[in-house]
Amino acid sequence: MINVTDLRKGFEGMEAVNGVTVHIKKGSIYGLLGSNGAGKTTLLKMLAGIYKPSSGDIQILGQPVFENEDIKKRMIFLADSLYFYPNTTIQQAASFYQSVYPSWNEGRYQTLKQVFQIDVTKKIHRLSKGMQRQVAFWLTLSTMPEILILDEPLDGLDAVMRQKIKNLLIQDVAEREMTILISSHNLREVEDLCDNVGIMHEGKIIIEKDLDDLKSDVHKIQVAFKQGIPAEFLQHVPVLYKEERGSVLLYIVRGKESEIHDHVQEHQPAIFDLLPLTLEEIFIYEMRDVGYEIENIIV
Ligand SMILES: Nc1ncnc2c1ncn2[C@@H]1O[C@H](COP(=O)(O)OP(=O)(O)OP(=O)(O)O)[C@@H](O)[C@H]1O
Repeated sequence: MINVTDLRKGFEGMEAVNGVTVHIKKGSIYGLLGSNGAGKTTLLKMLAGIYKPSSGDIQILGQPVFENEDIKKRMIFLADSLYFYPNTTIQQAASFYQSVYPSWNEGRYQTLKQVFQIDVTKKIHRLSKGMQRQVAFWLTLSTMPEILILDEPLDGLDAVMRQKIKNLLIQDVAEREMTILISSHNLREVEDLCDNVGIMHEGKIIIEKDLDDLKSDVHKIQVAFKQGIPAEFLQHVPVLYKEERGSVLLYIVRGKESEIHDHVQEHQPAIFDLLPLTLEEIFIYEMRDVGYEIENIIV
């Protein structure tokens, strides 16, 4: 569905996107995470056909996207900052979308009135920031896109509206296999929406995995020994983080749960807990592993 190979984009002597390869399957929800300035928006803008790559290849629905009208009619990019023509009402914007997108579904637009409940004669630029975002989703979902590219999509929406929109997105994925690429700093949001995750740092994708695999690959261990830490403890296990809390040791380790469990048990600990991590914790420790220190994140 979306195939990106060795993609690069440079600005003024720096590589904002530096050799990215990503494959996104039809009907999946792919979460693009990363540090500030990692290159996420630049990557999304190339996928949306707004930026021309410096080099590399993008194939969407089997075609290149740049200056490709056919693909752009089947896909919508919702940017982090929205733009609407000044003085346009919701109804006028809907008519405009209807004229541009052949897949516009008037029935869906009318049905979604009950979800968004904003007077269609209102001028969009006079609405609040959150209401403008609701209008953007209302119009977007009425075009029945095959691919949806979202940059920080739920910013400014209240909790109830965020849940409603998430449900609508999941419904479109389940019912008609819409594909979603979503970039967000809100990892909890991504956690219950996405099935695949890619983490970007300094222009590169440093990890790309099925979210369930990612979660089953990193674990938190709390362990204590009666007579000090055994010499060979965790010697062959990749440790992402280690902390001593009195006599209890906290480790973040990578590997299969059963293997880690057996390894720790071999050393007969006095206390042993093996806990799953949230996506937020995985993100922080993986970023730390590539030199983006936790201290930098919270200071
Ligand atoms: N139009 C541009 N001209 C020059 N430099 C740019 C341009 N757009 C982005 N950059 C630079 O490219 C790098 C990546 O920016 P980008 O907006 O893609 O990051 P991001 O991952 O979306 O960041 P954030 O999470 O902070 O939104 C940054 O160093 C930024 O300054």
